Formats: sequence, structure tokens, C-alpha cells
Amino acid sequence: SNVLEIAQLGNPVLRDIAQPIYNVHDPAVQTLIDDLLTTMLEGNGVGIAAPQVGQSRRILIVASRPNLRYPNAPTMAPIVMVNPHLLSHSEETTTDWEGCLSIPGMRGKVKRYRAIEVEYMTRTGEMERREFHDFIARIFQHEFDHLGGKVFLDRVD
Ligand SMILES: O=C(O)C[C@@H](Cc1ccccc1)[C@H](O)SCc1ccccc1
Ligand SMILES: [Zn+2]
Repeated sequence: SNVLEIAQLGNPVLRDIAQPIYNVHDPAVQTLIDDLLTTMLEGNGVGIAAPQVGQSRRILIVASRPNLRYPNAPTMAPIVMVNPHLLSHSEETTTDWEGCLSIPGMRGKVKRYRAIEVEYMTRTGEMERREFHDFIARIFQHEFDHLGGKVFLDRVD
């Protein structure tokens, strides 16, 4: 799989509403998922969304691991989410720093829901419904924003 070029802020693709995937088994979709994983890992990200590689489609990856800013972050196997939905969220929010592969060199404090419930299709076509909290919930909300043409700077107070 390939390391793809990451669209930088100013690229209109980052402002589009991403389109749903209608056939997750399409070889082009499977290749895109492999390339997203490779590109995220090469960029030392904890997540990535398809619009960031110029593909305005509803695919995101969440891949928390401990890092300088979040030393207590859980280490998890990357979760590939196709056509994700946010089903519910806590009232409670937390505010913390975020960065973005599309906005290198910038960090900002963003308020996110503390806990969320999401539903998505896996890369093998099964539907999953899961709850996340804290840093993993933050990463999902950051990536889910990318599918709606938003970046974290839009949410810095
Ligand atoms: O650009 C992206 O979408 C990936 C971001 C994801 C992120 C979400 C929430 C909070 C921080 C980052 C990249 O991982 S930016 C690189 C990074 C990695 C760990 C912590 C902070 C920034
Ligand atoms: Zn981002």
C-alpha cells in the first residue's frame, strides 16, 4: 500500500461533505483503506479521514496510542469505520489540545463530548455499535468532523 499526499488546509476537499460508501467490497475501497492506514502510520497520526488524502468519502480510522501530549492514551488496534454515525453523546465535555495532519505545526484546545456511542460498517461489511470515551472519543469526533468539512481550528474558542 502507498503513502498518500495529505491535503493541507486551503485545499477545498477538506471543506466538502464526504459521500457515503455504497460497496465496501469494491477493491478501490479496500485499497483506499490500506493506503489510509499506511499514510496515518507514516505521519505518526492517531487517526485519519479519507478527505485528508483527497478522497471525499465517508471512511475514517481511529488509532489511539500513547504520545507526548497524551502519555496515558490507550494503545489500540486501528479501527476502520465506514459510513460512521454518531448515535448519542454525553452532556459532559472535556477540553484538550488537538493537532491535525492537514494543519502541521498548529495545536489548539478543543471542547469535545466526553463519551459517545457510534455505529459504523467495518471493512468486511459488518455493522458495529460501540461506545468510546476520553481520548478515543476525541479522535473519533476530530475525524468525524473531517467527513463534514470541518477542521479542529473551527472549534477553537
Ligand atoms: O489530522 C488528523 O485527523 C489526525 C490527527 C488526529 C488527532 C485527533 C485528536 C487529537 C489529536 C490528534 C493527528 O493524529 S495529528 C498528530 C497528533 C498525534 C497525537 C496527538 C496530537 C497530534
Ligand atoms: Zn485532522
